[in-house]
Amino acid sequence: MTSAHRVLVLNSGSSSLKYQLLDMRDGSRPAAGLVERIGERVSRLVHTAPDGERRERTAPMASHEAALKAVAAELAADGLGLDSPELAAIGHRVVHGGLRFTEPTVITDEVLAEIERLVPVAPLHNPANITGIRTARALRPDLPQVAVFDTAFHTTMPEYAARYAIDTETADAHRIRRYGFHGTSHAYVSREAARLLGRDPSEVNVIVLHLGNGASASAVAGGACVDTSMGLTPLEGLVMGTRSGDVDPAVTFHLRRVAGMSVDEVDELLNKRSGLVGLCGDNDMREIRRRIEEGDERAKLAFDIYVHRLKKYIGAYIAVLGRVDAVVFTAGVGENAAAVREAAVEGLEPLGLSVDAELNAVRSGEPRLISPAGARVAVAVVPTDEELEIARQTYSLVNN
Ligand SMILES: Nc1ncnc2c1ncn2[C@@H]1O[C@H](COP(=O)(O)OP(=O)(O)O)[C@@H](O)[C@H]1O
Ligand SMILES: CC(=O)OP(=O)(O)O
Ligand SMILES: [Mg+2]
Repeated sequence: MTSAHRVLVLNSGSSSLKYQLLDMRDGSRPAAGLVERIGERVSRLVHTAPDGERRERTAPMASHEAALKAVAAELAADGLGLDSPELAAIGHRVVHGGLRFTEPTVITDEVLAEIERLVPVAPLHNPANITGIRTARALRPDLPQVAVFDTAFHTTMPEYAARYAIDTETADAHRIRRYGFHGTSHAYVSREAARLLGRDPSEVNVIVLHLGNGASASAVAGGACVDTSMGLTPLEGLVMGTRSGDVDPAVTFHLRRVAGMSVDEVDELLNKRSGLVGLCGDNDMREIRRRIEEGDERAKLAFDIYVHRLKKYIGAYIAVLGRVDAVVFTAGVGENAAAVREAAVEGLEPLGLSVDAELNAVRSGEPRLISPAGARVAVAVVPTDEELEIARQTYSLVNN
């Protein structure tokens, strides 16, 4: 048995870097943290040390490279630096793996080049992932680095769910199809939901609603994804914090022809200035709920649009799955916003869906049922843990 038993998990977002150090022997997490506002005038690093102490630093960090170097310094200050012999591997969340990466993959120059080729279909995410990988490899060239892809879990989608109804030659020439994202979360949460029901994942059909800043729904039948709401890029589907989700594609032609916007401006509008923030100026569900309590109509309309879209996807995936055993809420909004959960299933009693107000109001970090006893379809909250899932997959790959 090797003494290397820790995995560092890196999740590089467009302007953030989240990290966790996991001990695969005892399941503990000796250190974790987050760098926010990378590339802005002042970035902020919040680090939680092994003794639970929280250290906060603000400094300009122009890139994910600077952010990761600052994180490495924090870890080193706790005796957990990247040079530690106890570190077995680094696991990277990579958002777009295209069709090629269906499994966690040890990163080589060639793998990195392929991830780079996918930048046009994940412009917000893959560049940050690549910088994280490059910097980590430079800091520890001898250490195995593993990419765990958001798209991997969705590669089981049947062709009729994955293909857009556009000219086949054009679509194939440009690899245009629905890939789906947040797969690590959908995989983990659907499995944990089966466990909560006391059943084997192969026996249950679940709808997973991953509602974070980015948001997506998936239909999972017997452990395999059969449909998901995100598509070629993480823009399709649900209303998100800053992304529009589904719109008529002609909106983009209209913005170009009539509003005179460039492609980049339309891209920026739909990805960064739409969704909840575009509708009401706030993308944080806590703030939106607070404004609604104060009678703010714009916040209320934004909330209603968000929930309406969610409800449409729940209905669609009930139809796709035929039999549904559970509808499961996860990620920042799904785990914390009881009002969203309540509103999303309101009126769906004829489909067997409802929540118990008391159970729904419980605040807890544990997986839990929120539907009334004896309900035909279970409604549940299952906290996601992408870091644990990435660490497990990384560790198992480097130990084989
Ligand atoms: N207590 C809460 N009540 C309602 N919404 C919350 C709460 N805590 C977090 N959120 C929502 O969760 C979002 C972040 O979700 P998270 O899954 O952490 O996002 P990401 O991983 O995409 O950055 C916030 O923007 C906010 O809308
Ligand atoms: C793919 C995606 O939308 O990721 P995130 O929610 O981290 O932005
Ligand atoms: Mg997330």
